[in-house]
Amino acid sequence: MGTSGDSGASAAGNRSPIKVALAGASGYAGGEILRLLLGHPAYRDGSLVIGALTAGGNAGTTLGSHHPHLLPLADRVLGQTDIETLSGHDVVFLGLPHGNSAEIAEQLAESTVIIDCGADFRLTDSDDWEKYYKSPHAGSWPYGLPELPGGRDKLVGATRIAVPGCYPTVSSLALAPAVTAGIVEPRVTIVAVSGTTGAGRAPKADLLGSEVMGSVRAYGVGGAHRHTPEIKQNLSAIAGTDVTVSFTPVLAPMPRGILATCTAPTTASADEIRTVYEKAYADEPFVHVLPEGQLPQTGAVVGSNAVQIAVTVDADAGLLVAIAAIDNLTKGTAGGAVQSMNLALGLPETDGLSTVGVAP
Ligand SMILES: NC(=O)C1=CN([C@@H]2O[C@H](COP(=O)(O)OP(=O)(O)OC[C@H]3O[C@@H](n4cnc5c(N)ncnc54)[C@H](OP(=O)(O)O)[C@@H]3O)[C@@H](O)[C@H]2O)C=CC1
Ligand SMILES: CC(=O)N[C@@H](CCC(=O)OP(=O)(O)O)C(=O)O
Repeated sequence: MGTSGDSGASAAGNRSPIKVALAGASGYAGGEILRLLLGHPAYRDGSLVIGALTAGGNAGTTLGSHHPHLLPLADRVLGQTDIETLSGHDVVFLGLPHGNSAEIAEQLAESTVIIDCGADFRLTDSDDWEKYYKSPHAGSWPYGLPELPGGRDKLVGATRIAVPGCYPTVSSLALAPAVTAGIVEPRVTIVAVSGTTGAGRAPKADLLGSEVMGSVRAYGVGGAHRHTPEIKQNLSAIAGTDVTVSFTPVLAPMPRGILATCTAPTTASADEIRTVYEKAYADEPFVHVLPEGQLPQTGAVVGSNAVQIAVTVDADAGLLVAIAAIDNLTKGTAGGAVQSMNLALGLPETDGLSTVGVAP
């Protein structure tokens, strides 16, 4: 404990272990990546080691002072987020605020697998990027959502991966089967309720316990939220036509979880739609279409990489209703990142990831 290059056992066999670094280790996404890596079979058998852990202003402090739940790494001292500290690793996770990834990425070796939890390389359209992020576009990387049609192939062997935003993960997966099958009009409405860890750990007055507890509020309404173009990009690509997206995020007084309610005009029956969803996700290890009559809840997916989905039709309104729950920190960030790492490195995709939530 306390040295760089920790592993759960002595290195397996004669092969060099996979060396992983993490920038942004004091943050929520970083902490969750480490929690998952500590339970990963490759870490436990010594074939993956956890190398440099870095932060911004908190460089020089111990990991345990930020994440007391990560006991095996508690004594590790966080380094500076710079190329000297992050180079020499096989995999580098970036859990940094938007706009910090490109400068680091361009200095790391081409062969390093870089998995960016930020938004910097998610969007393909520079105009969209500039409109929503108000800065120059860094480019686009393979998108870390293997469950989208064709998504998995782009990640196998990839050395640059953009992990999706948490709202785009849950909303895209809730709507993808219907959009792919063409059984809804390309006009979707999403209202998604998120826990506060989605907003990161940096202190902000509107995230104080006193402001958040006992109150639920919408924000980023009227197409203003930066995840609108990301969801549109995902759904339009699989629809083969422009999909209009109305997205309203809602902040709820809970630490983790997102519940997204997604609707779109349809003339299909509930049975037809259920058949499409069950077929689309039959072989997906993390996406579960719930039995008829059962609805998703965030409490059932906390700490897991699962996506639980219920689909039905509001026949009176002529709308498909798809409701999905994820843990924003797991499938919505760190779980998606580890799943992407597994695919990139040729490890079993589900390694280190559970579908079993922590409840109640
Ligand atoms: N939270 C979530 O549910 C999701 C987050 N993401 C994305 O993941 C990334 C990390 O998010 P999250 O963990 O929530 O954010 P946090 O604010 O919790 O953590 C940010 C981390 O980045 C470090 N950092 C901040 N500024 C700098 C800097 N200028 N240079 C170096 N390090 C810096 C912080 O270090 P220090 O403690 O020293 O300030 C901290 O370790 C973001 O891009 C976010 O959008 C993506 C999907 C969902
Ligand atoms: C509750 C909350 O504030 N959530 C964040 C989204 C979290 C996420 O997915 O983040 P990135 O796109 O930033 O990576 C928000 O709405 O800005």
